[in-house]
Amino acid sequence: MLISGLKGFRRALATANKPKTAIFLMNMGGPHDLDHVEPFLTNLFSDGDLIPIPFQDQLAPWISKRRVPKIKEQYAKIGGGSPIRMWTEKQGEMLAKKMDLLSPSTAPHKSYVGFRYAAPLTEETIVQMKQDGVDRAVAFTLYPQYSCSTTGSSLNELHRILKIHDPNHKIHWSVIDRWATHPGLVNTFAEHIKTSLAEYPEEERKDVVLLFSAHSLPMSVVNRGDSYPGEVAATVSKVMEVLGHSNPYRLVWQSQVGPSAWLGPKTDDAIVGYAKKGVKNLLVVPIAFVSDHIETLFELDLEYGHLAKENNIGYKRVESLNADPLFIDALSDILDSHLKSGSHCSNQFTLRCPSCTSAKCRHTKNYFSRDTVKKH
Ligand SMILES: C=CC1=C(C)c2cc3[nH]c(cc4nc(cc5[nH]c(cc1n2)c(C)c5CCC(=O)O)C(CCC(=O)O)=C4C)c(C)c3C=C
Ligand SMILES: [Fe+2]
Ligand SMILES: [Fe+2]
Repeated sequence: MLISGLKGFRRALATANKPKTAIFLMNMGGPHDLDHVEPFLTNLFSDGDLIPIPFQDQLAPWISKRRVPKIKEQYAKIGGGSPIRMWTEKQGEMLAKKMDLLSPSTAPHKSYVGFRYAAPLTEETIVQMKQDGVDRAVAFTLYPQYSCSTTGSSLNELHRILKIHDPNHKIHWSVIDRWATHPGLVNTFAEHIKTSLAEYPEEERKDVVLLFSAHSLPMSVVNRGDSYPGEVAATVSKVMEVLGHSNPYRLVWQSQVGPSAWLGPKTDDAIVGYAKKGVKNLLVVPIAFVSDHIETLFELDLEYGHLAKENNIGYKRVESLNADPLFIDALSDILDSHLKSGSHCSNQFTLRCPSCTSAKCRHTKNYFSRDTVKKH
């Protein structure tokens, strides 16, 4: 009697919380505080989609341990942890609110965050979605440009977790896998650049070099045909089009890890190179991130800010997209068009890399290839 009453109560609670559309936001995540640096790095180095290492399970904790002191120091310098969760949750809340207004037929919307290497991890979030009674969800990547090592990895993890927690496919999924050239994204970047350019004296403004900086990729990933470099370049090209090619610009690559070959030119080499060439001012634009974290706050602001100073070159960074309402408008337009289209992923998503060694470059052959889109 008591048990059935409890079950009924749980069911009623689930119905009360049940969103019509769940928005599952995917990103890498970051350590909340210094104590979480080690588990974050261990999760990251355990991911064969990101870094394939022989004997991965055994080596990942060892590699992480060696890296912890250096990376802890970096997080300490940006306030003791990554703000990525705070920004992602805020983006999600604003997006769900906006969607309720924009798309009453799919409301109420509720956002969930599923990080790959830090809390809230995919598994914990899927358990929560099941408890909320979710039966329609959109896996929405917060990497604008697709890579098998980022969005691909998040989708593979989601697939693995769903096999455990939703084996009967109670949740109907569709996927927003990339949005590198969406006009809302492009315009938001262009507006942020214009705001920063306006801070320069008029006579210097047009000579400011725009340095678009994106997270680099190992050449082994580039050479297997990963679409990320081309998609990042496409974002840059569209932004420059909107700006009317007002300034000289280059695309450069940051955050290389380890001794293997990575896609260049490196952001720090470009700073030194332009200083030597007599360029007066650089304005850095993080073009592959949608919020602040260690790569913007430590690497771009502190590390490269210092490098620029040492080399006597003017250096600023445009503000990250974070919770800019223009950016939230872009996200809601992407989601609204996706829901209205009834498609389950972009057609680019169905194509595998020509020589991808990642076992994971085959998302459409698994869960997401099913006709899982439930029409509202
Ligand atoms: C577009 C975004 C990113 C791509 C592409 C990417 C590829 C990539 N990264 C590593 C290794 C590391 N990345 C680390 C941190 C980190 N990476 C991204 C984004 C992309 N990575 C972000 C946003 C962050 C910071 C998270 C935060 O602070 O919130 C780290 C940890 C830091 C460090 O030890 O230097 C590693 C390691 C590889 C190997 C890779 C491509 C295959
Ligand atoms: Fe990274
Ligand atoms: Fe691939």
